[in-house]
Amino acid sequence: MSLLEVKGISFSYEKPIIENLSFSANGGESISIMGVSGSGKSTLLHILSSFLKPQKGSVNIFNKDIYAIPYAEILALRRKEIGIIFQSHYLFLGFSARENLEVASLLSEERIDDSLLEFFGIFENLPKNVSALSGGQQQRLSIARILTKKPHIIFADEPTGNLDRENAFKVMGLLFEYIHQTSTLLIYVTHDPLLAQKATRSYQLENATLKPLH
Ligand SMILES: Nc1ncnc2c1ncn2[C@@H]1O[C@H](COP(=O)(O)OP(=O)(O)OP(=O)(O)O)[C@@H](O)[C@H]1O
Repeated sequence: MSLLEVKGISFSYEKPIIENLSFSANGGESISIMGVSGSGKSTLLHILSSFLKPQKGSVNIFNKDIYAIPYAEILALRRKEIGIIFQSHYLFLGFSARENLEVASLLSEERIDDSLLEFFGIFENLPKNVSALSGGQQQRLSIARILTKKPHIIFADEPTGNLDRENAFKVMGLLFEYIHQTSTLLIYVTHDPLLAQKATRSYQLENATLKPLH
């Protein structure tokens, strides 16, 4: 049984975005998705992460078709099993770093893990207001907030798109190490070919399908 199994999904707006796509992935893998602007990368992530039902096919997480289960189960999946990282950090401004982590901890019923915060280099920043943190620190906090939930799958849409290259590689390096240690599955969209190459599998979204890059 694969952690994520995508079977023959198709989705169109005015034109086809995804056509008859199938693949599966397991914990510990990292999958990068590249593609020109408008090719459908964000749409694909929305489909895989339970937010947009495909017009054909199924998305299975832990052997459950996520578009066929009751809504309460989808909510539980989003709260505990799936983590989504965006280009913008979406932290609660005006609150401290610790308060931001506490929200994730309450929702997922998981404890805040101090060693994770040490690992991401943000432990000393916990009492600080989010707006007093640098861009890199904010994004590391935002990722630590997602990881506080201990999700099994992380979807990331250009997670380091707002950071300079040095910070982007530092943050992604931490994320790769984390998923390797915890057997988490990471699926991320990037425009940076060097960041894409760091994945265990790389794809280009083109003509409504995923073409393997390596
Ligand atoms: N809600 C919507 N209604 C109609 N068309 C949409 C909608 N959302 C996206 N699209 C169209 O679907 C296509 C794919 O959009 P999507 O945002 O998935 O592309 P992308 O590859 O993530 O682009 P980018 O790299 O610019 O973020 C685009 O042509 C977009 O205009």
